[in-house]
Amino acid sequence: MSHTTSPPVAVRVDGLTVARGKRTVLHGLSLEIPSGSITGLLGPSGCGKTTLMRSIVGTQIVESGTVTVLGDPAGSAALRRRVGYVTQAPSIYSDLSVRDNLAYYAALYDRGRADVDAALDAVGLGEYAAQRGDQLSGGQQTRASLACALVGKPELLVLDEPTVGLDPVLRVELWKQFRELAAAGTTLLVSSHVMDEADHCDRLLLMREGNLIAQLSPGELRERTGEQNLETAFLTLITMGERA
Ligand SMILES: Nc1ncnc2c1ncn2[C@@H]1O[C@H](COP(=O)(O)OP(=O)(O)OP(=O)(O)O)[C@@H](O)[C@H]1O
Repeated sequence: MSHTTSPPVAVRVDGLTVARGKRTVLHGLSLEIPSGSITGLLGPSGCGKTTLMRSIVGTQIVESGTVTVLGDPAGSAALRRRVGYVTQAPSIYSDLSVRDNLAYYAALYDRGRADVDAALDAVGLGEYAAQRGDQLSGGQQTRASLACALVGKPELLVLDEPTVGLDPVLRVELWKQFRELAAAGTTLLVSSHVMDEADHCDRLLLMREGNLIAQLSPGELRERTGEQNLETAFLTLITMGERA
């Protein structure tokens, strides 16, 4: 009998190559995202983070390779209710109140009022529930957009730079929220181009120029590079790769 301690895999990507316009922007990526954990997708602007996320949620045409999400091919109809995706640009209805935005998504996902209230609370927008989308600040719109994804209680939550433009207090609260979701079994894939967010993650996918340069935990990144600061460690890893 075999004994395995590895957690189950929520997302498996194998040999993924994607072209956008005339350029190949992902070069044969292979990776795994464990279930019930927070995976950080990190790398400089333009390295392909959004393209990888789009491939996972099934909105990206791929050249070759396979992407399997919760056991089904990415983009399958069966995954629609099981996967939540929050894009970088907030996407809420500007002429609806925050509560009505959430109620709309709750109806789509067969969720109730309690789920709407929980999602409002989670993003700290309770007192803005009656405010229209176009009367929110940029950061509040970002949070409302996130709440729309939370209300469906997806098993996999893909978040493209969810903390950009948020103040430090709110960032900390959101990461706490992500941690609670993961503890309850949700798988989170969160992109960022700031390495100081990496410490909130269980595992890191480090990208550069359309390639995956490492998949490891923050502790392993420190160990491998001998650097405590994760930003420096990432840069050291790149230099080590170039020398190898
Ligand atoms: N619609 C498009 N047509 C052609 N090329 C595109 C398109 N969208 C993105 N690209 C290119 O694909 C590459 C990867 O872009 P992507 O948006 O995935 O990067 P990213 O890592 O998410 O960047 P950022 O952190 O700035 O959001 C970039 O070089 C970009 O110029």
